[in-house]
Amino acid sequence: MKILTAHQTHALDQATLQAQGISSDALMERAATACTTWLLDQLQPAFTTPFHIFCGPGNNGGDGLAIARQLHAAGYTPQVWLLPATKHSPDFLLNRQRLPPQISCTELSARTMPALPPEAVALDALFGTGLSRPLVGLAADIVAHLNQSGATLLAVDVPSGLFADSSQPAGSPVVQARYTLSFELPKLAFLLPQNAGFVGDWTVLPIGLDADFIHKEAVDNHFVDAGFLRGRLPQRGKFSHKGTFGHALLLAGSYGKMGAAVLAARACLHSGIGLLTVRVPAVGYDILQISAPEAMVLPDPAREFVTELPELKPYAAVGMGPGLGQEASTAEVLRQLLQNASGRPLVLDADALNLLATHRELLELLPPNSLLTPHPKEFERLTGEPAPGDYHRLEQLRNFCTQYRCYCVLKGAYTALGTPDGPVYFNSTGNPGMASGGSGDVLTGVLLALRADKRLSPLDAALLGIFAHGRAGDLAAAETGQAGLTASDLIRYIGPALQELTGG
Ligand SMILES: NC(=O)C1=CN([C@@H]2O[C@H](COP(=O)(O)OP(=O)(O)OC[C@H]3O[C@@H](n4cnc5c(N)ncnc54)[C@H](OP(=O)(O)O)[C@@H]3O)[C@@H](O)[C@H]2O)[C@H](O)CC1
Ligand SMILES: [K+]
Repeated sequence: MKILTAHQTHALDQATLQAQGISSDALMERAATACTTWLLDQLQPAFTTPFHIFCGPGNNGGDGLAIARQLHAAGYTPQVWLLPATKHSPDFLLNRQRLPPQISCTELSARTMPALPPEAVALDALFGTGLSRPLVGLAADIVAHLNQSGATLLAVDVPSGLFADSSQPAGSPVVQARYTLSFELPKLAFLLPQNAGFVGDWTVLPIGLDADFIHKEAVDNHFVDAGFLRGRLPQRGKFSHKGTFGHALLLAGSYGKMGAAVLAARACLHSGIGLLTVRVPAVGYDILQISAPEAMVLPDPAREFVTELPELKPYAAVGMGPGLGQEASTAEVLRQLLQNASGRPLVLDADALNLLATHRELLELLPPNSLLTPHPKEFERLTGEPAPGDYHRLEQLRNFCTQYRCYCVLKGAYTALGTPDGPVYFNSTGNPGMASGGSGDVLTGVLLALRADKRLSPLDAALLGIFAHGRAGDLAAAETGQAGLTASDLIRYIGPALQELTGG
């Protein structure tokens, strides 16, 4: 799915009206119907549920008025609260007129803040994508009142006060919604950790906006759901053999951190690799042979760290990083790898990234299309400067990837993949149970296998791997619970997760 800016969303609105020959109030009616249907289906409210609908002066408020009318028609008794304003949108005024007289409709003032019982459902239709500045005065007071009320808060389109696609001054008032019901496509703001407390559980409701416009519009950000990737992993041909899927080399592990090497190796083996050779320090030889018998092991001459790069000729792709440690001799191995990769796809993680950050001249040697998988702290070390906020970090990601012509997986709740040409892809799978040791090592193994598969483009390999890794976490958590989820559980579900994406 594409992620549009607020500006592009308004253009999409207009394109839809033109293409479908409908009036703007008809489109508003669709949006309201989608919200009302969701409310009744998902919350299954009793007829006695006190619905309080807070409406601003624009079309977001218009949506709220239409929802109030629809709830009334369905047998509920919503109460409407209007934010005083000097100008209103035409469709707000039309829906104000259409409001049945039986619905209580009160203009808010500092003296008429409604009492909201805890069982109340409050709809926030104050401001949506038309927000042009931070909220102050009465609007800010209402937001504070809603946030401390204890009522179930449901934001229409965007939690009021939140800018859909740009940062806002720290501490500016924003509704803290339990649910956000947005239209057609997600907003960028929903995907950034700093906004999690405002957006709550968000859902995108289709309202039939013009598909042609969406298809043609160029965007900076994408949201990757199952529909986006289904069928992109080609089936394995009947006559394919282990050579077809590539022979990967993994450099991983050090004394005390062999588990990382085992997890990455096993994940790689479960992700379709044809052959896998693992370079580990000598101390890891038995460990790897026993815990990953499908892999070949090339022990390093040194006992505790990887100090020598094997001959690269046999390998289709190389992964380096999990559990390696940061010895000077290991940094030298990284330098040789970068210099001798000769077009082989590289997947760099963990200590390989830390070594890049401490030996910054190595960054200049990164071969194009390398795939890096930092968590936010490792990414900060790579860029060499902290990010004051999520939007800033996103721009750093874009700049880093265009500068070094690389792919970079910034791991988090909505893992973001930066690409050499600039667009960023946000992943939709995964859960907080995966925020535990070894989860990143598993991702490295999965990505290594997919980068070794010559049938896949670098972009598809990265997107499929990230998505399948998260999906494996979701499948595993259904069995183990989030707290009980371990990296080893993830590995068991990588196969089924990849199978869901296989087709063609
Ligand atoms: N395609 C869709 O997704 C559809 C969306 N719909 C809904 O429409 C809104 C967007 O409506 P819009 O009228 O453009 O914008 P808002 O309702 O968010 O608000 C605009 C008015 O609010 C004023 N404003 C803006 N910021 C502030 C502020 N900080 N304090 C006070 N007033 C503010 C603004 O005034 P300006 O001075 O900035 O001009 C406007 O008066 C979208 O979110 C959906 O809910 C459609 O219903 C269907 C299709
Ligand atoms: K809103």
